[in-house]
Amino acid sequence: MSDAPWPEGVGRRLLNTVDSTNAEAFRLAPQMAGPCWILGGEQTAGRGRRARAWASPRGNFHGTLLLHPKEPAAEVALRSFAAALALREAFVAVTGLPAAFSLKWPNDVLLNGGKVAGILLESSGAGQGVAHLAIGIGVNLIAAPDPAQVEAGAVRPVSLLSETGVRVSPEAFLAALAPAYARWEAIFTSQGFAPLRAEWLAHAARLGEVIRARTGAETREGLFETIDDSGALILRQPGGSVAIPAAEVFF
Ligand SMILES: O=C(O)CCCC[C@@H]1SC[C@@H]2NC(=O)N[C@@H]21
Repeated sequence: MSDAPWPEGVGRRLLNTVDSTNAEAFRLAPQMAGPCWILGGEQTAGRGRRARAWASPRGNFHGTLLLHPKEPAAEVALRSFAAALALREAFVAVTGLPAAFSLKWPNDVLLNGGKVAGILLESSGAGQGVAHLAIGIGVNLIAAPDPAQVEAGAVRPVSLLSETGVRVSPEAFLAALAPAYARWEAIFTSQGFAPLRAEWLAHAARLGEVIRARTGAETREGLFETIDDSGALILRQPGGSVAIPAAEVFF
């Protein structure tokens, strides 16, 4: 378990039932001056990346960190790497199993190779600026969706409980996650993306292996070489290396 204290200046809202903690973050945003974690006991309309639904039963973790970032939009999005690193640290704190967790580009956390957590960044604001950022995090603490429900070829969903036997409440998980995120947020705002990139690469799944990246209708296969300083996936192909800013990755 984590014994790091709750981060100073960060609010916390616990809701029994909510449609989506990301949606709640945007409703709260106008009245919140500082960062705030919103935790939902269950979500009735949890949303995942690429407009997918996110199954959100009670006992799993559904939380959103609301931030008011100052950087341009492209830099703001790099916080998904801060969130992935914090998630990994929270998992290690509650299980003591560092080798079991890895990071899948762009922002999933894997446990024994299966997807145990996902991150959905959403923002509001006009033009170049981002007024509010919602870092939504879903963790399969006690239950994972039926593999039949996920797309063919996608990483199998797993739960923390089924893979490790460790049972953690959403509140206890947040107590580990919030300080870990605060530490990476401080590193990001003071030192930029470089330390996050280095740490992310140290835990990357399938680095140096052949992977497939699907962007819209096109799928490219190549060697997962690295990520660049904008967080893009660098894929080595016979014709040279290509930078892929956004894609769905398949192993
Ligand atoms: O598709 C993914 O991998 C990202 C899933 C993100 C789910 C979380 S649960 C908390 C927050 N609220 C939502 O509606 N979605 C995110």
